[in-house]
Amino acid sequence: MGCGPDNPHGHHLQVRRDGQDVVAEHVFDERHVGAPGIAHGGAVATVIDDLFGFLLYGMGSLGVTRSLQMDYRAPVLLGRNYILRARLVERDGRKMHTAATVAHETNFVATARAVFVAVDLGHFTEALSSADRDRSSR
Ligand SMILES: CCCCCCCC(=O)SCCNC(=O)CCNC(=O)[C@H](O)C(C)(C)COP(=O)(O)OP(=O)(O)OC[C@H]1O[C@@H](n2cnc3c(N)ncnc32)[C@H](O)[C@@H]1OP(=O)(O)O
Repeated sequence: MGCGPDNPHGHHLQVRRDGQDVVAEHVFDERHVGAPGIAHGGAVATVIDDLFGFLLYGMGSLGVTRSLQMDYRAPVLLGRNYILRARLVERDGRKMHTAATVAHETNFVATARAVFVAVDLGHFTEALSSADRDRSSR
């Protein structure tokens, strides 16, 4: 949904490192519409969540979102270029506290905070096995 190339409904986010931060440019389009002309808040949260995922890759950590708090300060408009930036605020054992901004020029239209929890590979392989079992029992 966030960055993979194969999902036609995905955001195809392309992320680069900038020092300790990760940064992406993004334009929301009609697939992400909420109110007319405005990106759906869930679509904005999706790209921020994914951006945090890239931050964790850069740290060499496997982690998942435990909590994501969005603050929508102004409408995020379709067709407009936004700069998304994320950083690690603090690591506290398994918990990684992260923060992000969505900006157009010098205006911050949204900010976010999240708590990611480090997991091992089993978190993903067990979920995949359960989903496979559910599919084959249908
Ligand atoms: C390929 C591209 C991928 C991009 C991915 C983008 C990110 C995603 O979408 S991830 C998918 C969405 N997230 C999930 O599916 C996660 C589902 N949740 C889980 O599996 C579990 O709750 C999991 C693994 C996060 C934590 O489970 P568990 O190990 O039992 O955690 P638990 O002990 O309750 O909490 C862990 C720590 O977080 C703390 N914590 C829990 N909730 C919060 C919170 N809201 N705020 C702050 N701290 C919190 C707990 O106090 C605990 O702290 P400590 O270790 O100091 O005691």
